[in-house]
Amino acid sequence: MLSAEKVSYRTRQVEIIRDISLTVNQGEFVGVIGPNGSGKSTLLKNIYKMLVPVSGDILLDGKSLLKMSNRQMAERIAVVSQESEANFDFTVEEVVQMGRYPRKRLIEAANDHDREIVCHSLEMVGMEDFLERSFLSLSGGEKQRVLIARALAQETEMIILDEPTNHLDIGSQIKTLSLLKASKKTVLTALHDLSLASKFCDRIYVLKGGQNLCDGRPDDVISSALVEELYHIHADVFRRNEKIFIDYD
Ligand SMILES: Nc1ncnc2c1ncn2[C@@H]1O[C@H](COP(=O)(O)OP(=O)(O)OP(=O)(O)O)[C@@H](O)[C@H]1O
Repeated sequence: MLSAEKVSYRTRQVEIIRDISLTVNQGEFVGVIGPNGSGKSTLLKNIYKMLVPVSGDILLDGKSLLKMSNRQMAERIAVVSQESEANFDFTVEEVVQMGRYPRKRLIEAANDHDREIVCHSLEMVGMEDFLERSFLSLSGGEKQRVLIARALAQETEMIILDEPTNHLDIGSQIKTLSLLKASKKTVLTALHDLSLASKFCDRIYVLKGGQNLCDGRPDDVISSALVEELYHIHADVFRRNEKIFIDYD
């Protein structure tokens, strides 16, 4: 189980998130939603150690993640961040192969097993025909799918994703979230789309102004009032057959 305990982060000038606590149980699919600038990426970066909280702690099975080495963390948690990756001209195969590094010794070459996993991961995101293409030549959505394949190739029990559906067309959004769900991995992901969040997440955390506004099952949390409070727009939220439908005015 992963938990963030009263995590705060600030720069010298400004407080960005304050006292956010969150838990992700094994096998759960947990979403973080909230308007632009509400602190979703900052929270995730504090969790996956790209930033160091000014107070609070991140625990993985009760042990502080902040005290683990990056390699130890990478054996347990794969990350798909929003930062644009690799400005060097790697092939798609090489980028996905990087997901295998935490499983290898220093300068140990990829073996047949690694190559099999790389190919299988690319198949899972429908990018198997791009193996030899230059990563930099891909479209935004293709790059995103390759980075998700790299996270899958890491064979971790948990994946943290920052807006994984960015750049993806609606078909790829559904396919990507479905494959993450079907993988039975523990997933923590920032999402913007409330319909997708309600369809895929077991629980969601709602951020506003760098604080946790509320959390719970999507069905209990997503409402017209919440949409109004977060985004200052009106929406009707319907529930039918345990599904949520959102009609924005
Ligand atoms: N290094 C920094 N210095 C100053 N402000 C920062 C810094 N990093 C982030 N911020 C600000 O903190 C706020 C939260 O940013 P963050 O990227 O976490 O939001 P977000 O919820 O992920 O937004 P989005 O939905 O637009 O991706 C924003 O207002 C951002 O401008």
